[in-house]
Amino acid sequence: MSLDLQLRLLDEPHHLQSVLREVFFDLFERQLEGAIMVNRDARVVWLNDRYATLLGLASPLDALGAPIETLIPHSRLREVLATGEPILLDVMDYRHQMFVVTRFPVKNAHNEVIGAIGILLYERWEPLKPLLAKFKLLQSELDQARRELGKQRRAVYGLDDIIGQSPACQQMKCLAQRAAQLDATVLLEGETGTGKELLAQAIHNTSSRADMPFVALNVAAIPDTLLEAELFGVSAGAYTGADRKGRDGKFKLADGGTLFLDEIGDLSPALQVKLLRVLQEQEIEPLGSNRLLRIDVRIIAATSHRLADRVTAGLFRADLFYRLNVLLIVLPRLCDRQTDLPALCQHLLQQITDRAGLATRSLTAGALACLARQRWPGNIRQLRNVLEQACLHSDRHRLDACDFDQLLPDPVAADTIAPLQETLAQAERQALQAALIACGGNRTEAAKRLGISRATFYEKWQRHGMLEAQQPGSTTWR
Ligand SMILES: Nc1ncnc2c1ncn2[C@@H]1O[C@H](COP(=O)(O)OP(=O)(O)OP(=O)(O)O)[C@@H](O)[C@H]1O
Repeated sequence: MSLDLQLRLLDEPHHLQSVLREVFFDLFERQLEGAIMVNRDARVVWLNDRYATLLGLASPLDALGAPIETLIPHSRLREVLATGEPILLDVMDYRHQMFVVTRFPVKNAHNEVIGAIGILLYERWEPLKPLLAKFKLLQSELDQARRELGKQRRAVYGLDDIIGQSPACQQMKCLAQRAAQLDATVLLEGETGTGKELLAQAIHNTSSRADMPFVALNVAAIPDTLLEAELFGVSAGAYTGADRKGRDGKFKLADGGTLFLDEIGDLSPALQVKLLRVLQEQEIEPLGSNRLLRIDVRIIAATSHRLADRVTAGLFRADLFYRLNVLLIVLPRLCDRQTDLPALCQHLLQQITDRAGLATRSLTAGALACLARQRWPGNIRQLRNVLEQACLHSDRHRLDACDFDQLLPDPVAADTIAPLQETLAQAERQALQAALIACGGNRTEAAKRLGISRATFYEKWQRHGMLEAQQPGSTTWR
């Protein structure tokens, strides 16, 4: 303490408060590795020279007015501002270096939070060394566990696994190759079972993110109330019960890699807004936290509806659609790539028999012709199911047309001429089934796509005596 300061302390006790402030300020300024202050909007109002140097700034003045996260992405000063509570001891990661930090609020005479101070206690502080060493060990164990988990979240398929040489298939693969080279958001549009997830995996595996996780989530399969937590995660303490320790969401799990969002058209309006924000900011806010986490995730979204139609119908936000529709790949229906059928059958039969430990199977020309006459509303997944059932039901090495008699949803003999009324009824039945499958079991949507009312849809559905419990993708409908 300077002589001048000592004298002022002795002579003028009423100056005590301002002198103490000077002392503390001096301490912050010179003694601490780093000290930074923000106002109530979390914008920097002061920082000492050392912190400025650490942040790579020529002068502390360069930081003034900047939102704290633009300088220190993992800062929790905003949390201190929001809660008014200090965070007395914490470990902060800054550019892969660990710092022990302490943060506390600054309050006015009315006990209102008017700012917050963050202090950096660098690791050269001897007493903190054991704590830091322990933290580093835990952190490296956690990183190791994450890497292991990442390996389990690998995409298994590549572009070579996409079978087919038809022009439609080649065009699809060509676009997928381009999508893999760019890091842009991709939108996959195709009926159920056309191979959207397979293509998403192949794009990921061909991209520069191939060594990072591939995480898939079917948006339509999770109730709205749970979906937000599933996507963005839950912060520790946000809930009681199972989630009280906090949980990473799919975005965090996919960090550095690819997140495949299937049936994106079914996303609720509220979550559409949140997803749009994530795409714009590349930041997520876990539930129950007011902290934004930076993430680096490539989104591949998929839909079995035409997403543009949903925008027109007011069901999907146009701004989100444009964000997703950067690179659109439309997957052809199986019936639009008939020439791929033999190669696809051979590939799928090999896959089926390998997995089930069965002897190799092939198809006779008659069987192939019979399969080629089908409309395949469930596309390749339906074809795979039919082939699998045929393998299980028959011992023949070369499966013949008769092996599929009982399995095909609607065996159409090309040479059978039926009364017109019956043919029309059959066509109507198939149209209802195909629409329902294409709409993921949503009858209102199916009716809309067919251009009829929901009531008419029901009436026709019942008149044809179609099964109540029919599932999209199932091969056992009538
Ligand atoms: N071109 C292809 N070559 C080989 N197998 C394929 C091809 N396309 C799809 N498959 C197979 O068809 C099945 C369905 O594919 P996938 O799950 O990717 O379809 P999808 O379009 O995502 O379906 P849904 O919309 O119902 O989720 C999988 O078993 C997949 O391996």
